[in-house]
Amino acid sequence: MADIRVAVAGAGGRMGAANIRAIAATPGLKLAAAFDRSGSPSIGKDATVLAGLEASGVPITDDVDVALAAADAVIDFTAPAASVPLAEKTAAKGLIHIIGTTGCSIEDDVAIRASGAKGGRIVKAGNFSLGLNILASLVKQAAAKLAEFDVEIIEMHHNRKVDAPSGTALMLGEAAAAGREISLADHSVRVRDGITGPRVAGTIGFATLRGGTVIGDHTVILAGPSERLELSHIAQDRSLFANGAMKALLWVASQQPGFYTMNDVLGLN
Ligand SMILES: NC(=O)C1=CN([C@@H]2O[C@H](COP(=O)(O)OP(=O)(O)OC[C@H]3O[C@@H](n4cnc5c(N)ncnc54)[C@H](OP(=O)(O)O)[C@@H]3O)[C@@H](O)[C@H]2O)C=CC1
Ligand SMILES: O=C(O)C1=N[C@H](C(=O)O)C[C@H](O)C1
Repeated sequence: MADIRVAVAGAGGRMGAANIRAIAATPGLKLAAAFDRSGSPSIGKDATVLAGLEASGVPITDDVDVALAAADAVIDFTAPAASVPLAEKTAAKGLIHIIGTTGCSIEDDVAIRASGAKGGRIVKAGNFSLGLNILASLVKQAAAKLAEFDVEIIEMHHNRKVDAPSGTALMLGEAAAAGREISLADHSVRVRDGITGPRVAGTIGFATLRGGTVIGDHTVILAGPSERLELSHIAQDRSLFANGAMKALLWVASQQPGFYTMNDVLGLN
């Protein structure tokens, strides 16, 4: 079978480079195009050279349509303002679209899911690592069994990250909420400041730390009377997320069009 031709969105970014290296290391995939925001200093550069590999002759373009015309699949770790319109385009062309972008609003997520219903073959996840997705299953189970315990989620990331709480922290919050059969939107406390009053029972709290080059640390604390359970995940290299994205791409290539998550890819539903 011919290799799947992959276009990388945000090719000049941290995850863009990690995804380009992962494509080069994955049998069955071939880098076909790379694109980034118009005006990005990466435009015109050789995509694989920018990612630290040998030259491939694939330049980074700012013409999305030219990039998509050369591809069967798109790997997109960019920003909501890029991923939402891109999902419309990939759906219209029947392309695979792997979305790692975080910071999406409820409306953004509704629009992306709608693209999945219009012929797109989309996998979207706040975190593509295997360990983190297993952690989310454990959190769901613990939150259900320890129904009276207070749930707090702490995350730390590098100082370039632009969204908070992280997509992963929100995923873990959704897992805890699912375990309790409640809606996260109605129970989350995303910021505390000043005289807040005592903790409201049944809420799910978030705390965000930013600094240095931390790739992604997450801890879910379940605090009960006289005991505390802490479930943690530490990402040590961005290749972790990129390898998960490749796994998702290869999996969704044999699925019907639709919207999927890593739970579907990993059979965790
Ligand atoms: N799901 C997962 O497993 C993971 C998700 N992420 C998420 O991936 C995203 C990217 O992270 P990271 O690579 O660190 O970020 P970077 O800022 O390094 O890269 C983002 C890239 O996307 C481009 N971009 C940003 N906004 C737009 C836009 N509106 N239109 C077109 N291109 C745009 C940027 O261009 P420019 O530099 O010019 O702005 C840049 O090249 C984030 O949302 C992050 O949270 C990260 C790691 C793992
Ligand atoms: O921006 C990042 O770097 C990361 N973003 C994702 C998130 O928001 O959870 C995943 C990972 O933790 C790294």
